Amino acid sequence: MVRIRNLHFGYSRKRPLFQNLDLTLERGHIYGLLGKNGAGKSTLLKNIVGLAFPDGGVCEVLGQPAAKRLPAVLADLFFLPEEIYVPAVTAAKFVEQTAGFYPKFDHDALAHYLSEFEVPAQAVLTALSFGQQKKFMIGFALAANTSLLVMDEPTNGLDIPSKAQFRKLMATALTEERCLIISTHQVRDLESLIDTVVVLHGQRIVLNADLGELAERLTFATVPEAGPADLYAEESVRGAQVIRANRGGLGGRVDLELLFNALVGQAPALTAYLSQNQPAHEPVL
Ligand SMILES: Nc1ncnc2c1ncn2[C@@H]1O[C@H](COP(=O)(O)OP(=O)(O)OP(=O)(O)O)[C@@H](O)[C@H]1O
Repeated sequence: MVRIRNLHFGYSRKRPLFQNLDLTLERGHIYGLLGKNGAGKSTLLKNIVGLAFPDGGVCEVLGQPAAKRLPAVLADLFFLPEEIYVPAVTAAKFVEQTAGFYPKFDHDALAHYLSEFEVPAQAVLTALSFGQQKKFMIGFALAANTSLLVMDEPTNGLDIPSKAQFRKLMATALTEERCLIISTHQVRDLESLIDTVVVLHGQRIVLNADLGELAERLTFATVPEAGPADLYAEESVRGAQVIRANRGGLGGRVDLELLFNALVGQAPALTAYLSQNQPAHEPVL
């Protein structure tokens, strides 16, 4: 679905943002793209949807170079940017004017999403609150029913019930045919939503891993004191939060926040452990 090899990109030649970046995203998954502020998440998504152009390397979507912005590709991908601007028309008018760009648009699904999000369907979009506008656009994005759906910080501006609703709707929208990518710096928002975690740090992808596999390989615990065998440890008010190798126990919950902190901090033992037995391209650690 998305194939990136050796991507080089920078807004200026002097300060490259990505160097030798590799990433493969497949159908049938919900990916969470994590990175610190300024790591380049939005920029990577823009490269994927053809709104920013690589300085070098390959960035293909649906088998075509993203930068070509071929009509057939654009009809099968939807990008929801972080900042949204809605026109001063009713939701119905917006759908009438825009849905035609997406051949698989599902009007019944849109009605369902808007009702679940409690977005007033008859209102003029600019008269809605920012959160309501965002929920309208999320509903529209899901209903567009494209093979690739890319959402940049979709949970920004959503209240707590809406975040839960968002997770539920995303889960129901996933099919074997679709690939959903969500970027965020709010790691907790992705818990119990994504199946694969992608971490962008230091100009490249440092992790692209299935959460189920991570749960089989790692355990996350809070203990009175960290030990030498721990792969990563972080002090907290309740003791030490540690990541350990899972030596044959049942896979538990992956603490995404702790894992993220470890990967963007100093965790050479964890890095070395995770890079064992991995394919040549990814996960890259
Ligand atoms: N149009 C632009 N021109 C020049 N520099 C840019 C432009 N857009 C982004 N940048 C810079 O590129 C870097 C990455 O920005 P980007 O918005 O991709 O990061 P991000 O990971 O999405 O951050 P955040 O979590 O804060 O949204 C930042 O240093 C930013 O200042």
